[in-house]
Amino acid sequence: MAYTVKEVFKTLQGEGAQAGRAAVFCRFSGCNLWSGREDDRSRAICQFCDTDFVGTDGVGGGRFQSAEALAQAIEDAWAGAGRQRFVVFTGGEPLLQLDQFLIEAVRRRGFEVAVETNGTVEAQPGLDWVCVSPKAGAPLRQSRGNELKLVYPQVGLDPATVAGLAFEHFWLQPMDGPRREANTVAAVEYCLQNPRWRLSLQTHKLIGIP
Ligand SMILES: C[S@@+](CC[C@H](N)C(=O)[O-])C[C@H]1O[C@@H](n2cnc3c(N)ncnc32)[C@H](O)[C@@H]1O
Ligand SMILES: Nc1nc2[nH]cc(C(=O)O)c2c(=O)[nH]1
Ligand code: SF4
Ligand SMILES: [Mg+2]
Repeated sequence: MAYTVKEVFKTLQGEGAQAGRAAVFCRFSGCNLWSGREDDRSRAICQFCDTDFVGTDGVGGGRFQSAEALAQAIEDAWAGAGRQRFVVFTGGEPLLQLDQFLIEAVRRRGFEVAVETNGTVEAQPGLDWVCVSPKAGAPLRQSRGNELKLVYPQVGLDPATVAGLAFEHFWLQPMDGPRREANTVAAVEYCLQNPRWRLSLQTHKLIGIP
């Protein structure tokens, strides 16, 4: 199985319950809810994406011909420091490409394995951390996991409709873009009124790291 990867880089997880933790991010190319082309954004199911996941031209990106080759690139990006290895598979939509071979290859190298998914594809077994970020108008097929991170607000996705699902943590993450400040105020207000929900800020953007 070959993998198409936009970028592989080490940074701190910026969001959710693992925020602040060193991680290698493996960002797969491609998504099932948007082509990634700006011309298509207004017709996409997911229209607010903050990420370039098109092609393979990012730092450490490329087409990897095997799970071993990609796992080796992830280990190289971690660069030493043996303990507490952590990889976050994201995208684009990672569950379109992440398979058992790759999960096992990084686990053999001592990594805890996390995924950031839109929840439209069921996750493989063997993941240590599943973050689902549901999208209005898209089917939710992965409806359990460690954290549910709802980008807020989304027309057609009331947090109350997913608050009963089987997750340990429920986050509202203000939608970045032209209305970020107003969205942050609205998310704070929602969390004050609905204490099951906590605020997730994109802390990497606040401090200017990837
Ligand atoms: C770029 S997505 C990739 C993973 C997967 N496709 C997904 O949507 O969960 C990574 C995370 O960023 C969030 N995100 C994307 N655009 C955002 C925005 N404009 N503001 C806040 N969070 C955003 C997503 O909801 C998701 O939690
Ligand atoms: N630092 C950092 N943390 C992140 N958490 C989720 C991200 C993503 O794009 O999936 C992300 C990202 O792009 N950068
Ligand atoms: S589902 Fe995720 S990667 Fe795809 S367009 Fe939406 S935020 Fe971006
Ligand atoms: Mg991001």
